[in-house]
This record gives sequence, structure tokens and C-alpha cells, in this order.
Amino acid sequence: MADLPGIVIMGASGRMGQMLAQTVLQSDKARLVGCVERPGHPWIGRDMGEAMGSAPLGLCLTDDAIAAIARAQAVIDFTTPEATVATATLTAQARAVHVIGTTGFGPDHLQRIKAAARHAVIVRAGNMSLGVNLLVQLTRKVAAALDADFDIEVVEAHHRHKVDAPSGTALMLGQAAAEGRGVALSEMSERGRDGITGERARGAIGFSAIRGGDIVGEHDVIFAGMGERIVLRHVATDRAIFARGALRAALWGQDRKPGEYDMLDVLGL
Ligand SMILES: NC(=O)C1=CN([C@@H]2O[C@H](COP(=O)(O)OP(=O)(O)OC[C@H]3O[C@@H](n4cnc5c(N)ncnc54)[C@H](OP(=O)(O)O)[C@@H]3O)[C@@H](O)[C@H]2O)C=CC1
Ligand SMILES: O=C(O)C1=N[C@H](C(=O)O)C[C@H](O)C1
Repeated sequence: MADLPGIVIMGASGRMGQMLAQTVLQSDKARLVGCVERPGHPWIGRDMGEAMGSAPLGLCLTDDAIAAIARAQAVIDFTTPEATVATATLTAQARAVHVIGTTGFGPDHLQRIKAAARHAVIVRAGNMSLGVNLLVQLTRKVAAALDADFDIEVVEAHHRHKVDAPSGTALMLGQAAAEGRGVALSEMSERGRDGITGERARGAIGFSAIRGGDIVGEHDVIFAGMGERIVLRHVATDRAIFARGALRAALWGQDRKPGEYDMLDVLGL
């Protein structure tokens, strides 16, 4: 048991944090060695099992990220862009694998993650599920097969608590569509239409976001032509798919060379 890779979860009280804790606890390939929350969080000092409403685990939540990461072979992080960038510095120092599920990064955050990946293995993906990563590859393929007579629209729906848009998944799908088409997403993306927008630009890749209730995550990539339409769809109904993918990434990352990887690398897609 002591030989199994030790996993630390950042943002352990969150929607994904709790799902990750349960997934690691149920696994016979890894052990949970730390649960970290931000300083001042009401769960700090409480037993993680009891805080989640189940049996005690003998593992208390801590705000001491440095001490927790020192015990870890991998850190799984579904938090905020600022928290993740700060953690990337610590995982790089500790040479622990950093699995990043957080979304909503700006260019400066991404630059800092890239710098940390010079020293440690980072696996980062806006969606850790097998299904979405397959959809990414399908999107690339369909976009490569069709010309700009087919308008590409990415439509996503998430729960009311989500703070970023477009979702990380929508951006992955848009990026795959742009690559399939051989264009730069930054030049072709159309977001936030409102009012008199004018006609759709030929070749644009559009993004729309729906927020409501408890929707776990739904993504459509629409290729709309004249007289026909192709729709590629993924519907997530359980956050366990993301947690399973993240744990798989943490195990895959052991003994790899430092660098920034994604779930396509992990899944071999
Ligand atoms: N890649 C993927 O497959 C998936 C990615 N996500 C992404 O994961 C992220 C989290 O989502 P979700 O779990 O729903 O969000 P939550 O808000 O439920 O969880 C985030 C947690 O991180 C905590 N946190 C904030 N700052 C710190 C810090 N400095 N140190 C430690 N913990 C901190 C928050 O605490 P507090 O609330 O007190 O601030 C909260 O408990 C989002 O970016 C989301 O888009 C989600 C699902 C799948
Ligand atoms: O915030 C979420 O919940 C999710 N975020 C990820 C994203 O931004 O795409 C992945 C998943 O869709 C759930």
C-alpha cells in the first residue's frame, strides 16, 4: 500500500474535489495522502471523510499546500486559474506530477504553467473524460473533411455555478475544429453575439453558452450546411468521468519526462 503513488487533491471540498477524493479512495492503484483547501476555508482541520458526510478517514484538510505536496507523487487540481498557477510552482519544486483540470486560464496563466512544465510533468485538459477526448478527435476529422460551406458552431451547457465561458471543453473542441480546417482559432472565433451582429462571417467558429440548474456538462459541435447538418454531441451525466480521467492521468504521469501533456497523450488517442 505504501508503494502506491500518493495523491494530493487541491480544492478538496469542491464539486470535483469531493468526487476526486472518492475516486482515489476507491482505487487500488493510488492512495490519498492530502486534501488541501484555501486558507480560511471552514473545512480546514476537519477530517475529510466526516466533512463529506461519511466515515472518518484519519486525514484532515489542510491549508499547508507545501507540506502536503512534499508527501505526494501527484497533485490533482480542479480549482481556479490563480490557485492552479501558484500550485504549479510548488509541484515543479517538488517534482510531483500536476494534473490540471481547472479551466478559464488567460494567456499569462498558460505561460506560467508552461514554465513550470520545464521541471515537472503537467497533464492539463479542459475535459478529462474519455468521451470528450474522442469527440475532440472526431471534430478535427469532420472539420478537415468539410469546407467553409459548413458553418461550425460549438454550443455548451453547464450548471448555474460555473464561472467561465466558453467552457474549457468548448475551447478544446473549437481548437480541434480550427486545426482540422487549417486556420487559427484566435482569428476565426465568434463569441457573445447580441444585437445587430451582421451576417455570420464565412469560416467563423461560433461559441454559445447556456448556464442553468445542475447540468453537469453538455457539448454540441454543429456543422451546418445548406440542406443538411451534422451534430457531434457529448453529454456528461456524472462527474465521476472527469475524476477517473484525472486519476488515470496522475498514474500515467509517473516516471515521464517533464513537459506539458494532455489527455490525448494519456489516452493514446
Ligand atoms: N477538466 C475537467 O474535466 C473538468 C474541469 N472542471 C473545472 O474544475 C474547476 C473546479 O470546478 P468545481 O469543482 O465545479 O468548482 P468548485 O468551486 O466546486 O471547487 C473549486 C474548489 O477550489 C477551492 N479553492 C479555491 N482557491 C483555492 C486555493 N488557493 N487552494 C486550494 N483550494 C482552493 C475552492 O474553495 P472556495 O469555494 O472556498 O473558494 C473550491 O472548494 C473549474 O475550473 C471547472 O471548470 C470541472 C469539471 C471537469
Ligand atoms: O465547470 C464544470 O463543471 C466543467 N468544466 C469543464 C469545462 O469547462 O469544460 C469540463 C466539464 O464540462 C465540467
